[in-house]
Amino acid sequence: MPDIQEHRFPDAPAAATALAASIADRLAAAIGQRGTATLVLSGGRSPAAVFEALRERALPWDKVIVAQVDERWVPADHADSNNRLIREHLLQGPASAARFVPMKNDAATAREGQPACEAAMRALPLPFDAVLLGMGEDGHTASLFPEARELQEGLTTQALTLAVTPPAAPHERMSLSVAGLLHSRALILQIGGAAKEAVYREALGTGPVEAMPIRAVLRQDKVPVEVWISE
Ligand SMILES: O=C(O)[C@H](O)[C@@H](O)[C@H](O)[C@H](O)COP(=O)(O)O
Repeated sequence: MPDIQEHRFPDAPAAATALAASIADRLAAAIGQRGTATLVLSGGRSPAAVFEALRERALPWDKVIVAQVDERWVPADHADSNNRLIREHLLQGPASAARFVPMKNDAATAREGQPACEAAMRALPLPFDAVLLGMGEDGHTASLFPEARELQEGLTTQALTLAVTPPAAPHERMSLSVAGLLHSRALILQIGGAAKEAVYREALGTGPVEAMPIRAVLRQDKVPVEVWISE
C-alpha cells in the first residue's frame, strides 16, 4: 500500500507557507546528513507562492541543488518557461546561491535534447531529496499527459527523462519519467481548489493509469507521497 500523507489547509497562502517550511526542513536535514540537498521542481501556476515562501527560509542555499520536473522547450526568457518561473520566484536573494540545473539545453527540440538532459539529470546526486509535483485537472503530472503518444514510454522507461508532445497543452516538453520521479526520497503533490481535489480523489480510485497518470505516483509504494491540499 502506498504511503500517502495528506495535509489540508483552508486557503492557498496558508498551504504555500506551510509547504515551504516543510520543504526547507527537509532540505536542511538532507544537508545535515549528506552535505547537499537536491530539490526538483514542477512549473505551472501553483508553485510560485511556495517558491516565494521558500526563498525566505534561512538555508545554506549554496548547498542546495535545484532541478526541474519538466520544462516547456522554449527559451529561458519565454513567458511559459518553467526555468524563468523558478528563477523569478525562487532564485532571488540568498536563494540565488543555489545551484540551478535547468532541463532545457541548446538542442532545437526536446527530442534532440533528451540525451544531454538525461546525462545532466544522472549527474545529480540520486536519489533526489524531494520532488514537488502539481497536477492538471486531466490527471496529468509532470508532463505525463493522458493522451500524449509518449505516455507509455513515460510510464515504462528506465530513463529518467523523455520528450513529450502534449496533445493540447502548448510547447514540446521535457519531462521526468515515472522512473525519474521515483528517484526521490519524497514526492510532494500540491493540490489547489475543489476541482483539483475532486480529480485527486478520483485518481485514488480504480481505473487505468493511462487515464490519469498521477495514479503512477499514488499507486507506487517505493517513495513516500505527501499531498498538500488547499481548499
Ligand atoms: O510544466 C507544467 O505545467 C507543470 O510541471 C505541470 O505538471 C503542472 O504541475 C500542472 O500542469 C499543474 O499546473 P498548475 O499549477 O498551473 O495548475
